[in-house]
Order: sequence, then C-alpha cells, then structure tokens
Amino acid sequence: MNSSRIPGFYNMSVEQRRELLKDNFHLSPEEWNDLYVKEPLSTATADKMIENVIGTFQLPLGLGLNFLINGKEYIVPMAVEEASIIASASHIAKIVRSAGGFQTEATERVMIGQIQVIGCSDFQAAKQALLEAKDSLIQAANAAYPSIVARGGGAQDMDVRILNEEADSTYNQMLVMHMYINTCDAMGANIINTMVESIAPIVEEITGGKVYLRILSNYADECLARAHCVIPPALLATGEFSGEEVRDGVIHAFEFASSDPYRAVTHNKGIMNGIDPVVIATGNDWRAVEAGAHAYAARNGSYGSMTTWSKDEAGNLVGEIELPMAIGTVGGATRVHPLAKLSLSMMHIESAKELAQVIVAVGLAQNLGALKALATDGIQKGHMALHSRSVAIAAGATGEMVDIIAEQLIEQKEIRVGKAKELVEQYTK
Ligand SMILES: CC(C)(COP(=O)([O-])OP(=O)([O-])OC[C@H]1O[C@@H](n2cnc3c(N)ncnc32)[C@H](O)[C@@H]1OP(=O)([O-])[O-])[C@@H](O)C(=O)NCCC(=O)NCCSC(=O)C[C@@](C)(O)CC(=O)[O-]
Ligand SMILES: NC(=O)C1=CN([C@@H]2O[C@H](COP(=O)(O)OP(=O)(O)OC[C@H]3O[C@@H](n4cnc5c(N)ncnc54)[C@H](OP(=O)(O)O)[C@@H]3O)[C@@H](O)[C@H]2O)C=CC1
Repeated sequence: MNSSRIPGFYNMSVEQRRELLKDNFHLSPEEWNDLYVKEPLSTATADKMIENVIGTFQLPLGLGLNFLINGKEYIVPMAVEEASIIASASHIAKIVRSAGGFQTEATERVMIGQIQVIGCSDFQAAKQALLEAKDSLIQAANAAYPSIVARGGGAQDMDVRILNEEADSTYNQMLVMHMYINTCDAMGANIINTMVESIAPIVEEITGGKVYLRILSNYADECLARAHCVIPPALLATGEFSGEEVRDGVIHAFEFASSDPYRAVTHNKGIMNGIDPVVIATGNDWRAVEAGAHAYAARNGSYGSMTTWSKDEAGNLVGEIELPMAIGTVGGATRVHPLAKLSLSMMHIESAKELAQVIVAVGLAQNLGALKALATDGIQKGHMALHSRSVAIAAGATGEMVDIIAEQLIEQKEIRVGKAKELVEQYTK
C-alpha cells in the first residue's frame, strides 16, 4: 500500500476490503484464507498459549486509516469492541495529514527490573556495598541472558534506594535495587525477570539481607514514546463551529482534564481507546501498557491528562503526548497469534521503537477526535450513530435488518435497545 488514505474504504463490504489488502500484500488466496480468515487463532495454538482453554474469544479487527507519521504512511490495525473509535482516529489522522502529519520520537528501550531486599542490619552500608559492586552485578545479570547482550541490549546501569527509611523499626525498611535493562525489540518482562532472579543470591550475599520480590516494573518511565502535531485552525472547522472555536474548545477540555481527576480519567480513557486496540492487535500486553500509562499520568503527584493541547504563536492547535510504551515486536504473543503477525507486517514496522511511536500517535489522534466532538456537537451524535448497529443486534436484529433498524433509530433520534426491540417486532410482524 503506498498510501494509508483509502477513500470510501468504510463503504466497501468486508470482502472488498480483504481483496484490496490481499492484493497489496501479495498473498495467494489460499494463504490469505488459511492464515487470516478461516480460523485466525486455532484452538490448538490457543491451548498452548494459556491454561484451561475452551476456545478463543474474537474481537472486531478494523483499520485506522490516513496516518502519516514522520513522513511514513501507516495503515493501523485496531482490535476493539467499541463503535466510532476507528472512525474517529481516521477522521483526525486525515486532518493531521493535511497539516504535515504526526512527528514522533522514542527513547532507548530501557526497562526496569526491581529487587527487594529486607532485613539488612545496616541499610546505608548495604546500599553502598551494592553500588560498589555495580559493575559485577551488571556483568552477572548480562551473563544470565547473553543473547540480549549480543543483540546490543542487556543490563546497562543500576541504582539503589532505601524505602521507609524514617520508619521506627527496620522491619518496615527495605532496599530496592533497580537494574536498567535494554530489551531491544522485546517488551522484555521475561528477559528482565530472568536477569533479576539470577542475581538475587549475589544481592543477598552483598547486603546480608533477604531478597523477596524480583520482577520488572511496569512503570516503564525509561522507555517513553512521544507524538506531536500542529494543526492550523482552518482544518478544524466543523458545521457551525469555526476552527478557532474548535481549537479553543479542545484547549479548555485539556485544562479541565488537567485540573480535575474526575475528568482526567475519562479524558485518558479516550486516549486508551486508541492505544489499547493497537496494542491488542499486535499481540502485546495491554495490562502492562495501561498500568504504565496511568501511573505516568500521576507522575507529578496528582492524576492528570496524558496529553497537552495548546495554541502556538500562529494560532495553530498544538497537541503532545508522552507515555511509557512497554511493547514489543518480538516475544509474548506477537509472533504466536497469526493476526498479530499480520498487523505488524501491515504497518511495515521494523522495530519496537517504531511501533511505540505509532501507538502514541494513535492515542493523540483518538484524544483529539473525542475532544473535538465533545467541544462541538457532543459525543452522542457521531458515536451513537455508529453504535446504533450494535444496539440493533442487541435487540435481536439479524442480517439486512441490522442496518434498517439502525437507520430508523438514528432517524427517530432514539438510539436505545428498548426502542430497537419495538422496531424489530414491527419489522418481523
Ligand atoms: C464519528 C466521527 C468521526 C464522525 O465525524 P464526521 O465529522 O461526521 O465525519 P465525516 O463523515 O465528515 O468523515 C470524516 C472522516 O472520518 C472518518 N469516518 C467517518 N465516518 C466513518 C465510518 N463510518 N467508518 C470509518 N471512518 C469514518 C473518515 O476518515 C472520514 O473521511 P473520508 O474517508 O470520508 O474522507 C466523529 O463524530 C467523532 O470523531 N466522534 C468521536 C467518537 C469517539 O470519540 N468515540 C469513542 C467513544 S466515546 C468514549 O469512549 C470516550 C470519551 C468521549 O468519553 C472520551 C472523552 O470524554 O474524552
Ligand atoms: N508485569 C508484567 O508486565 C509481566 C509480563 N509478562 C509477559 O511477558 C511477555 C513479554 O516478555 P518478553 O521477555 O518480551 O518476551 P519473550 O520471553 O516471549 O521473548 C523475548 C525473546 O525474543 C527474542 N528476540 C528475538 N529478536 C529479538 C530482538 N530484536 N530484540 C529482543 N529480543 C529478541 C529474545 O530471545 P533470544 O535472544 O534467545 O532469541 C528474547 O528473549 C508478555 O507476554 C507479557 O505479558 C510476564 C511477566 C510479568
């Protein structure tokens, strides 16, 4: 695919969309059918992935279109159950591409492994001893996972903190050692856990204490991705709202989220509406990403917005996002689930760093989609119109009846299951 702009894609049938993709991926019809259509995740594979398997649970997989990120076109696979998310992401991506696209960057992929040490007779001395043994501890951690070192990653640094130092009894005090580990293209949980478990006996020997927990931290604040966009107000105008009104409404919405946790949680849910579907579609651990993102939103002491929206000197709307992004393009389910493999190849993603940047750009787009709707027509107009098909299905509509009932719900401005049931009854009489 040369461009992520595919006008009319949402008016095609599923079959037509698949044809278009298949042709562009140079897959034979058999390959396409076997790999992705018939049984994307076989029960046999699922049975090897988790425990007590009885089947698989499917989610709709759609494509976020129009994304231009650092000058590269991205068609973004998104696995999600909620209507209007993909339309909204594509809508904003279309606006942002007219303004030059998203600019993104990412830090090195450094993740943190924690080791908890209890019961040292002198915590300060134990901390000092660990810091003096830094080089040998890093070496020992790397010896436990030489293949990640060979890939250019591995343990690179460490530090030590004393927690509860002011506590009356040393029973509550503890040392926490952080090992900083570059996990290359893997999310890295298993790599990190292997490393920190392997050096725990050395840590006990050095400190004279007892090691309890040895585990990665999902607060991956050394593994960040950022996205940025600058939008001239003229591109934001909608209906009776001028671009300036939309811009100012978005900035006021940001200020609301920055000042009130009740609003910030919803604002951030809207951002995760974009982030989680890409994380899931690529076979990544969405609980890890969710936990890290929300913790990062509280890094200044109170929970706030994951994005910022402001106005530059020229009056453009400027959007920014920075989040921990502990994802991988290898490891976990990324190469096990056939659709995760397809998702990664569809985006022509070459590294975890690149995937992290795409994910935060989608999060930023999703946030603007919601704020633009909220600051103008309200969320119900666009969202409920698209949700109306799910409402019709929930009321018992099937086949061609679904679209007919959904249209009637929109026309009658009453998109609710009770109303849909009445319409289904009338239709089937
Ligand atoms: C839904 C829109 C985009 C309509 O908005 P619109 O202005 O009517 O859209 P349009 O018909 O002018 O189309 C503009 C573009 O949007 C895309 N688009 C448009 N329609 C479709 C479709 N059917 N399928 C796929 N893509 C679609 C498509 O890219 C299209 O360009 P085109 O290709 O036509 O040149 C808008 O109303 C919107 O963005 N609403 C917000 C939706 C949203 O945020 N949903 C999330 C659920 S609510 C929630 O959970 C979070 C929240 C809101 O609480 C967060 C918060 O409070 O901050
Ligand atoms: N708190 C949490 O978040 C926890 C999460 N998990 C789970 O851990 C999993 C992620 O762990 P992770 O360690 O990433 O996954 P895996 O252990 O599945 O795989 C990572 C492996 O991929 C191989 N690899 C191949 N190419 C590369 C490359 N370019 N860069 C890096 N590694 C490469 C490496 O092995 P080799 O070098 O030998 O080829 C590496 O060890 C997820 O399933 C997550 O759900 C587990 C525990 C806790």
